[in-house]
Amino acid sequence: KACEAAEYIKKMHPMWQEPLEMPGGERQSPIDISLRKSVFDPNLKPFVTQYDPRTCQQIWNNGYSFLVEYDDTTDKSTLRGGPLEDKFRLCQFHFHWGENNTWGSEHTVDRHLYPAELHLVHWNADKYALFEEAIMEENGLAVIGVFLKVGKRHEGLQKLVDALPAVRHKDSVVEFTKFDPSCLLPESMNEYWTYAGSLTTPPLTEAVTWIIMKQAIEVSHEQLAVFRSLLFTSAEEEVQKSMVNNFRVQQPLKGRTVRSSFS
Ligand SMILES: Cc1ccnc(S(N)(=O)=O)n1
Ligand SMILES: [Zn+2]
Repeated sequence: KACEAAEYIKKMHPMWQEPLEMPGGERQSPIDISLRKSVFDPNLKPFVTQYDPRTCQQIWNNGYSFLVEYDDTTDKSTLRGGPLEDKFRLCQFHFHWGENNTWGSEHTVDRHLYPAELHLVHWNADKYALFEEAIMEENGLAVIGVFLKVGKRHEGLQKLVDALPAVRHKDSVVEFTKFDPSCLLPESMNEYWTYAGSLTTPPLTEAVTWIIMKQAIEVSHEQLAVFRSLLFTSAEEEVQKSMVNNFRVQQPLKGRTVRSSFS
C-alpha cells in the first residue's frame, strides 16, 4: 500500500521529482516503525511541553504545506525531557496529508498508513542561537509527530481549519494568534517512539530527533477535506494544483534502532 502510493506520487507529483535522496544519507526520514523491532528503553522519561499561545504569530502556505509559526526569540514555548538532553524551542507546526483518507502520513506503524500527520518543529536553544543554525547540526532539532485519524470533529483544530481559506495559494500569509498547540497533542504523552532521523522536506538535513506519539488524534472527514482545498500553486499560476499527498516516500532504516517509551 505505502509503496504503491509512493510510486503513484512520484509519477504524478512534480514536487517530488526533485532529488528525493540526501546524497549518502544514513539517517533519513520518514520510516516505518516496526513494533516488533522497536526496543523498550526504561530510561526514556516523559517529555514536557510548555507552550505559550501568545507566541503564535501567523499561518503561511509555503508551497509544501501550511505552517503555523511561533515567535522563537525567547524561551516561552519549549519542549524538554523524553529522549532530549537539552531545552528545545517551538518554531512552527505543519501537517502532511493525502488526497483521500487511505494514506497521507509520512511515518507508518507496522506499515499502517494514517490519513495525515502533524509535525511540531523545535530547535535546540541550549546549543544554538537560531533555527537556521540548528537545522544543520546533528542534535539541532526535535520534531514531535502526531498521527491523525478520521473520527469526531477536533474542536481545537477548527480555529485553524477556519483560517485556511485565507492561505489557499502558495506564499500567502495570514495573521493567526493565541493558538495553543498542546490542544493537538494526544492525552497519553508518555507513550512514544523515538529515533535519529532527518527533515522530510528540503534541506533534508540529518538533524532531527524524532518523537512519534503512539496515540493518534481524531479529526473529522470535513476538517481533512479543508486541508485538501489548499493549493501548491501561487495565485498567478495558470494551472492550479491541489495541495495533497505532500508526504515523502519512506527511507531505509540503515541499521537504526527505534526506541519505545513503553513496553
Ligand atoms: C522545518 C522543517 C523543514 C523541513 N522539513 C520539516 S519536517 N517535515 O521534517 O518536519 N520541517
Ligand atoms: Zn513535516
